[in-house]
Amino acid sequence: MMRVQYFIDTANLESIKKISDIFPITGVTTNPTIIAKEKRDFKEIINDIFDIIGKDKIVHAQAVGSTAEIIVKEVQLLRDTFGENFYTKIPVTPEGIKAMKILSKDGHKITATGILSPQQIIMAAEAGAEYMAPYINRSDNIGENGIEIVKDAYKILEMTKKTDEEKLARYKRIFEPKILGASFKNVRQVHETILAGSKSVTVAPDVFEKLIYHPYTDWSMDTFNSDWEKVYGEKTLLDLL
Ligand SMILES: O=C[C@H](O)COP(=O)(O)O
Repeated sequence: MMRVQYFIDTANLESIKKISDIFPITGVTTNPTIIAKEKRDFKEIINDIFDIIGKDKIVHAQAVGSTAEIIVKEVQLLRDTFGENFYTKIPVTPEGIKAMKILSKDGHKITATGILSPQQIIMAAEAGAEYMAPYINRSDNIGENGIEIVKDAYKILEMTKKTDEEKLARYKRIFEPKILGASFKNVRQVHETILAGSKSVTVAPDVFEKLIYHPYTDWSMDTFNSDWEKVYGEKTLLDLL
């Protein structure tokens, strides 16, 4: 049965603590802008994130080299530094795709990023990326349709699924390619992205907290609490059983 993977899209440690304490998250994603906001040592930021969420969870950060050669070296260094649960985000530029192709042959864990079209998703998946991150809100903002990118790419990914043998031969590891919906400004975008076939989403803290918010839920709980208190006062079930 499919499970949705929720990532937190921030490098702010307070936000990561708050969200990961409450929600069942798979990991944290960052990008160069998100990291630069913290104005701290890069290595410390990533280690601090792992300390909060646990080394069994996933952290993503982006390669910043502009050639495939430098990106490949960055990814090798990142894996040596942060271990198996670190995924490098690589942009879907020609140099980025070239780097993905080289790195996936060595079993590296890659997330393709900067995605604004279905073909970028398919190409990155063929090059061996495990996660492909389309920017839903950035697409909507220029009058296109982020959800349609996910729908089209998901259809093609389903049609071109590879066997475990094919994956091992090409990428040296077995994984399911996943569309990682990113760049959300509201809950509807997140929901429609998942409905369109995205098995994972990365959501900034402000939108993350709203995923389960409903004013009528709060009103219902307030009513239950006040009705209960009229008869049982401050007692909880711990006092009554
Ligand atoms: O790394 C990708 C981010 O999810 C982009 O999000 P943003 O459009 O809210 O900056």
